[in-house]
Amino acid sequence: MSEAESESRAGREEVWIEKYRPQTLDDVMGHENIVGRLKSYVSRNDLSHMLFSGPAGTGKTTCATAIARELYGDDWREHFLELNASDERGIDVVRDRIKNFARTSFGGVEYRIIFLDEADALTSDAQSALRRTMEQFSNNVRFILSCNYSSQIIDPIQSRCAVFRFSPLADDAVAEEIRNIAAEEDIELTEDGLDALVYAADGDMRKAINGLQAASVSGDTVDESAVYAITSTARPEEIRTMVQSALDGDFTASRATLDRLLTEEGIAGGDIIDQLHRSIWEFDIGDDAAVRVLERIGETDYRITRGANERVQLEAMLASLAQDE
Ligand SMILES: Nc1ncnc2c1ncn2[C@@H]1O[C@H](COP(=O)(O)OP(=O)(O)OP(=O)(O)O)[C@@H](O)[C@H]1O
Repeated sequence: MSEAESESRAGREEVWIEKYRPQTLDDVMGHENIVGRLKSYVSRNDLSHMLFSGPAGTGKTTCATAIARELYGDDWREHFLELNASDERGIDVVRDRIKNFARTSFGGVEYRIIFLDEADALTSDAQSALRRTMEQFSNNVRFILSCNYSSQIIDPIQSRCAVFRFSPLADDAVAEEIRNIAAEEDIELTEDGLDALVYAADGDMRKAINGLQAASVSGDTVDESAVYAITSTARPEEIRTMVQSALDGDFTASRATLDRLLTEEGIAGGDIIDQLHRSIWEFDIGDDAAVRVLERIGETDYRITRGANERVQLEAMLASLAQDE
């Protein structure tokens, strides 16, 4: 495909995560337990306030909109308000919008739904205010709060909500969805390309679908190389080589691999740590070495998230593994 063709193809296409967002609860992949519970709420038309917690791209927003579609049919948007709690305009704006939505008259439905994304971005004080707002309007509004970490949500809100814990999606659920989309879009997806997408996504369906769409822009065939380049993910074998060299006492070789990942492939230090952490038990290094590496990963991750220099921390980690040899 010529450059001009691929550009126009990219421009024409809608965003696949929206195009393929499941419309009904039955279309949601994985989460059988959660979907079963949600369907029984919908069939009784009896929603409680709900808290959806779990990692990004696993279907929290999707389940909330699917519930609204099933309850309200084509008019669902009139009865569903989506807000983001981390909106820079602050909790007051969020509260005003909630009040306006809850107060406006509406025909034919018993209650409307407010979906509040990133609820864990609210301070405890803001959550207390939100709790009062939830109580004030509980006659005609049901809240669905979404967050990554339920531990960041104050107890008085948690105890008023039915809590649903979304886990990272299983690899086979991600693979099935990606295969379906590739078939629908007439993309030739190689087996190693599919494996790479599933690996890079690590249970995040949004990441997998976005990766497929981005990789397909540069050609009709999506293979492993296209996926790793586009998703800024190191190949698992590169991570393995880097750690194995360090464990063998060859710091220079280990550092050279790290350098290639950071500089040539542009992978973020935090992502390298995440990949290392995920794959540690796949290395053939024995339990003792794995425990040592895990300890170092923990320290390095902590320092990087506290703002320390990624390269310095990663090199220090590899150096300490090489020294232990
Ligand atoms: N369980 C799933 N089944 C099918 N598709 C899914 C599923 N989860 C996510 N997706 C796809 O990924 C996209 C993003 O998912 P969604 O918006 O529901 O994520 P989320 O859990 O709300 O994430 P965040 O915490 O970042 O808001 C959806 O548009 C959909 O295409």
